Amino acid sequence: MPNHVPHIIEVAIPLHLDRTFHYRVPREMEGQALAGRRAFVPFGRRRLTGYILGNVTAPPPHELKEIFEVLDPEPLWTDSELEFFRWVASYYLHPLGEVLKTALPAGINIQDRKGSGQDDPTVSGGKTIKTEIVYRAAAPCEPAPHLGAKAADILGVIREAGDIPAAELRRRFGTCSPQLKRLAELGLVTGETREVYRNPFGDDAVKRDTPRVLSRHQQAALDALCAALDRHAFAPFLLHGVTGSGKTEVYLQAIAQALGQDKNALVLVPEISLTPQLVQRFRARFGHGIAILHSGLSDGERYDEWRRIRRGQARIVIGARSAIFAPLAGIGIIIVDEEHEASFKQADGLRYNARDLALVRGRMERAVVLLGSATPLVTSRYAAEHGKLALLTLPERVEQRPMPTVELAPMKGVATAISPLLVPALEATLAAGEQAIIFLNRRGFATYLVCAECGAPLACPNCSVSLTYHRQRGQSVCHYCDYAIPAPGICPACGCQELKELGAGTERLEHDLRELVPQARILRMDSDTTGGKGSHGRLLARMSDGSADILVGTQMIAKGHDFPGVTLVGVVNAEASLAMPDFRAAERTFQLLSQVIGRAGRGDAPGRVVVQAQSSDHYAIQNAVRHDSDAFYRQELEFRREVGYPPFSFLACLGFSGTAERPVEEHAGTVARLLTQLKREKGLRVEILGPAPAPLYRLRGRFRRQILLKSPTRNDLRRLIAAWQQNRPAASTIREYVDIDPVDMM
Ligand SMILES: Nc1ncnc2c1ncn2[C@@H]1O[C@H](COP(=O)(O)OP(=O)(O)OP(=O)(O)O)[C@@H](O)[C@H]1O
Ligand SMILES: [Zn+2]
Ligand SMILES: [Zn+2]
Repeated sequence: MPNHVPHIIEVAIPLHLDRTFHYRVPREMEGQALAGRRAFVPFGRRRLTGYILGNVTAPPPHELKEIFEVLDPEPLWTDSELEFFRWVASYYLHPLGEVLKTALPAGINIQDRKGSGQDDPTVSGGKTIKTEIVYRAAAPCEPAPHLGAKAADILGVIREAGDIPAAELRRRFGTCSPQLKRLAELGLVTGETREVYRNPFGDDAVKRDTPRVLSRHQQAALDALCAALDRHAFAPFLLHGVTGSGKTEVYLQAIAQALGQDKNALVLVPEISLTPQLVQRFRARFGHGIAILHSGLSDGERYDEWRRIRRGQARIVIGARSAIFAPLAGIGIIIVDEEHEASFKQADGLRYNARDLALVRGRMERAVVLLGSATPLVTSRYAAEHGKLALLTLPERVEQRPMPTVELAPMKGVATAISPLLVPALEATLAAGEQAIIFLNRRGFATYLVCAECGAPLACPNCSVSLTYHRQRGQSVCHYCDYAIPAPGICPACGCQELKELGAGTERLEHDLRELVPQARILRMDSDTTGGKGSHGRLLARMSDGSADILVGTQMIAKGHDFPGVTLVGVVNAEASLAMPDFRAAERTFQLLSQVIGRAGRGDAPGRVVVQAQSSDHYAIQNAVRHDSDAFYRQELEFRREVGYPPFSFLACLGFSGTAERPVEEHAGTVARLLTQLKREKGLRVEILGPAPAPLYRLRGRFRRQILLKSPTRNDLRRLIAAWQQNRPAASTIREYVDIDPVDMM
């Protein structure tokens, strides 16, 4: 072909660069270098994996480098997914290449190779795809020719099974290749290679169930959702249902409706490994067309699930926040369960919020989006009041079960960790053969050691936090950087050997409970007891099957669990979370307490709750105790209005960190001055707060400063940050990040 037009492609690179790059495609790769695939490309002195966005028609202004290799035979994303990724990149002011890297499963990513790796051009592939050989009976009607006894048995088994993996045959018959070979030669069976999907459920079978007859309120909610599904248009809902009101049943039946329309369903949950029960309920209702995606999966398992979804082999995807990027086509409904949970927000890298993105993706897919919670975000209720979300309410528990009765146990002057009010309640519960949950509110609060001599707490040398004392491990540990020293140890400040325990951890609580109610079978659930894969599930199963009486734990036991046998809940340190350095502290406390209180009395017997607090006047505690979320909402909204926080403003946080304190401080100061200047020049309505040390002012050895930006309009906020990004002063040793709609500003 004379006058060959060079084939040029646009490639996104997963680096912190605000632009994409052009490359030339060598002639032999023309058919492969298509949009949606990855390419291995030269970049400066490095070789990187880039993402091909499409062809470029304009001739290049200068000589372009050639790509080395195309890495994928098939596209990894569709046009509509790319549109979503572009939206994410622009909203979070984050490079598109980084967004693609975050959105695609880790299993496919080959390693970046730095310049020195040039002698070794082989590309280490992504996760290998596992295969197996499956045998299938062929020509089943013909009379069997003469076969040996073993071959005949094997044939019988294959015929009965329809198809069966070779491994299964070997398990039953021992070596059987000669027989299988002969059966195949005779045309009686065929063997084919098939991909194995690692099954993250394991092999445990579930009992199937059927839809329940809905309560009046559930039915009204479902009717509204079905009507919206019939319209095939974007329709966002907030489902506000008290604890135990049967929100999950509404999800299940709305999904069934979507499946019936040949649409698929995406379900986001805060942390799936904490809620094996929810997955079980979905499996019981829908069987096997379910894929799950969450951080507990190995890269291989995750990649398997991703491929199943991409091929249309899963109709329902359940996952933690990253599942918002699942390659699911034809989405009819997106459900965000426990929409108030902070874990929908990613805390580093691309700081996206999956709850917010559910609304964006839902709009693009013309889907129904259902945000469900017993304690919705203040901002969600506000959006519902202003018609941005349609409100569905479930004001009562199913089957007219009452909300639990709640008592406050004042702890002022009480020396023990467990209130004298709680002990007889525990005894009565055990005597009745019922179960209890003891919840320790430990946000920003744990057991630690202080020096009996000089009073200094044992602190992490890298982070500005005290070390948590773990009696069982015999260590004091930093929960941010994993620094650990043998405990109790000696005081680093004065060398004194006497260190004493402060605060009440779950271990301490368990220990005290064993003394107070020795007859009880006690389970403890916290980061110490749930290290291994599936350990949550095993612990929770012991509550479900009644082989434990008391479950002791922190945040992780507060959420979503449905144990009908639990009639008593004790809350230790109810007010601890009010002290968080965050304007959402009251909201978090109200949510946490309401959720824990809601674990009691979900079965036939009514529930009782004892809330222990040093001081209980705060409206977050008072309203949680009264089950009054409306009163809490009104009061909290007033507070937000006064201080000008969301929903009355939009926030962004700029973060800076470095290993030396002074340069970080100076750099943050320079940025703040630049922002002030840009804001004036452009006439933007943005309040610039700080720079201030972050609440965790030192983390993993890095000093941290933050600037908080606050504005009545999103647009001004984004324009200011974009202007800063274009005029950014060079800061080679200092790391910077942008956090749009920050959730945890620690
Ligand atoms: N219509 C119904 N009739 C009878 N039982 C029901 C009905 N709907 C749900 N249930 C049962 O009620 C219990 C509570 O339901 P579910 O766990 O869905 O509540 P929830 O609203 O999600 O609660 P939470 O927000 O506290 O997690 C479950 O055991 C569920 O099986
Ligand atoms: Zn000391
Ligand atoms: Zn540390």
